Amino acid sequence: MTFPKNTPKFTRGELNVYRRPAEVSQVTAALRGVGRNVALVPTMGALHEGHRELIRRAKRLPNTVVAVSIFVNPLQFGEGEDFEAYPRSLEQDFETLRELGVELAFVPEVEDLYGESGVAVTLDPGPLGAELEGEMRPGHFGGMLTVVAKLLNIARPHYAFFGEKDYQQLVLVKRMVADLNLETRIVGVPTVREDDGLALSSRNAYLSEEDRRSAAVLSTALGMGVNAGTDGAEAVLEAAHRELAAHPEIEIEYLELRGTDLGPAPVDGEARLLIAARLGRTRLIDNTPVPLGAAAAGLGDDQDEADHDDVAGDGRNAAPAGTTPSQQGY
Ligand SMILES: Nc1ncnc2c1ncn2[C@@H]1O[C@H](COP(=O)(O)OP(=O)(O)OP(=O)(O)O)[C@@H](O)[C@H]1O
Ligand SMILES: CC(C)(CO)[C@@H](O)C(=O)[O-]
Ligand code: BAL
Repeated sequence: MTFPKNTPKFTRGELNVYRRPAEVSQVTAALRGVGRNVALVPTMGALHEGHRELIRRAKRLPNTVVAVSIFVNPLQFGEGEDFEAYPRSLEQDFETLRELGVELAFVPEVEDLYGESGVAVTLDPGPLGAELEGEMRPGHFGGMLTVVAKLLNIARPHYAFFGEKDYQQLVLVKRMVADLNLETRIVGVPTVREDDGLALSSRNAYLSEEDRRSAAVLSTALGMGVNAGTDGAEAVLEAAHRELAAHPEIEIEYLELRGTDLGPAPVDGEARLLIAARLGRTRLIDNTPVPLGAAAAGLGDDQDEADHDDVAGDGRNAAPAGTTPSQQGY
């Protein structure tokens, strides 16, 4: 099978770079037409091991072209945030994509996605969009969902991969896909960490040497919370706060225990502990799953486990190899 006439050039096995949305739409439509699946990994570039893990998971899907978008989206940055300073390293990112065998990179300029006059219609993330990160960064999730919806409409991927490091983002993207009847299957990928536990993030590059040494305390505090899970929600928060209290250089913005959908935490079962904090001029976020009560003692309902996504993961609950998304009923 061949591509329709006038499809932009696409060379199998090489990195094909496109700037214009229409090119990506045409190429991905042609790829779907010849029976290949498309997996999208949306990023803001400055690629690190966390992004690599998302890409590696996507690459494990059979018969799938992995598309990585690199776009620092102005719509999700508030006034006074780091849009201008955000690390950009496009040439190095292309090297990473080549090394990982990515076949499609989408690298639009702002005007390619938003036109000369910008967008008038944007998405409303609903009540959760004003909590946690949304309370600290008003407008952030509306801007994030708007660009993710555009990327999904442009590439029409069968799958899109997002990191659990930005857990609220992952929950909101899944909710958008459900609420707007989009067809992409959203896959969450566990957080990749440095040896001392610090979650990898492009913004770690802002940390001074001294702040970098303190930054691991965020994940240590989350770990202390997890250890207290058998004693319930209050004990989890107390344990995490106790660890953080020994580090006055860390200014906590929020530390909250929620349900896995970011509603109220259950008394017994899996919850999520989320933190945002400032260290000098750097703002960091992190989160972890926390089994509570009997679930923490290993007496939980096995069904909880089966509910997790594990497409292209470590095999647990994974899609059968060699099947296509439509065969799997996605
Ligand atoms: N440590 C990580 N582990 C797993 N996924 C990650 C990690 N860091 C980022 N990601 C995921 O990579 C995707 C692109 O994220 P992005 O390009 O914003 O990088 P980032 O490191 O999160 O940058 P920053 O936090 O500074 O905005 C998102 O889905 C994000 O959740
Ligand atoms: C999903 C995303 C690429 C949208 O701009 C961004 O929020 C990110 O990198 O997490
Ligand atoms: N990685 C989340 C995107 C942002 O902070 O804007």
